[in-house]
Amino acid sequence: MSAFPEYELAELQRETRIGGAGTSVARDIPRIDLSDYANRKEAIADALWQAATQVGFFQVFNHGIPEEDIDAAFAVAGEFFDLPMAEKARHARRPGSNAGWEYRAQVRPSTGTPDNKESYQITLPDMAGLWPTATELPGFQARMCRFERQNWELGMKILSCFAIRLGFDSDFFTHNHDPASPYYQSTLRLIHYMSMENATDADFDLWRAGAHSDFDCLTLLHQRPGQGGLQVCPGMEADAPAWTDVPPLRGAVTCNIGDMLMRWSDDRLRSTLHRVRMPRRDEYLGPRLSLPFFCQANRDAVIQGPLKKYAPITARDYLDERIRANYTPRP
Ligand SMILES: O=C(O)CCC(=O)C(=O)O
Ligand SMILES: [Fe+2]
Repeated sequence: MSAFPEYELAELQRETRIGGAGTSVARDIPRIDLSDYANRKEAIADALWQAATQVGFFQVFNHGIPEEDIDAAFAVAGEFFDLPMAEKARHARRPGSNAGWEYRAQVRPSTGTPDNKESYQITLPDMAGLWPTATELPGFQARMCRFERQNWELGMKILSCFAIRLGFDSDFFTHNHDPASPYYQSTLRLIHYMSMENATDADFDLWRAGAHSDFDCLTLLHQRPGQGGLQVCPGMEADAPAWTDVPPLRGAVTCNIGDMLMRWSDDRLRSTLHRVRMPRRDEYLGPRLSLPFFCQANRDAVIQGPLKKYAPITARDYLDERIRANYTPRP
């Protein structure tokens, strides 16, 4: 029984039970080669299905996003976070939305404390007034729009493989994540975890990102080699979680299934708990940047699996509940 019965979604109930340190264990994170996608789609779909039904976490290689575009996106993200606080505050996240800048504002239901990070979220239809100007950050908007689209394309390739295996049309998820729709709500997030170089002992007791599963269908995460800390716990072993480090690898995009796709697949595809731990004192203590892209179905998409295990819910209602739970004090 959760200590926080006010959360209605089972996914949120679970998050309240998993905030402790837990134990660590080594596990293999599946690695999947996406090269020659058009010709190898069947084999790729098999590998993705196996990884997503068993572990829910995997890394893809030869994914089609050029490394120089990833490097450029990280460089521009770093420039954004280097802006003065007052300037970033001019692009602050509006309550209830998934767009704009926030500073230590996300409180995970698992921990009840703010993640030690700042982030800037790009949800394309909601960006009016939120882009840094060309004087503040020349080239920022163009670079991020390009990177957003590159991630969307990769996400749709992966989701198309799941669609086929679930018995939907191959472009089922592409239609449900249509970027031309005003209801588009997939989100590119830039995250800056603060340097721990001058941190106090008490700061080390917090989390860079508290344990959670993602709200979306599929997350594509870009990390920088040398800036580790991501840990996963497959299988939702929420009562005795054992965590596995996922070291950043050049050439890899780290992927995980989110709760929206778990519902949409009648629980066949597994969303996976993960978190970002603090570095230990003997590890790299500098800042950490990461760039996740969240494939979140358009607001008007109706989420219900082929087996109808769950009642239908719109993607808007589903996300609103999750956003509310992450930006308001724990009940
Ligand atoms: O920064 C990371 O490595 C993970 C971030 C994450 O899990 C999230 O934003 O949902
Ligand atoms: Fe996450």
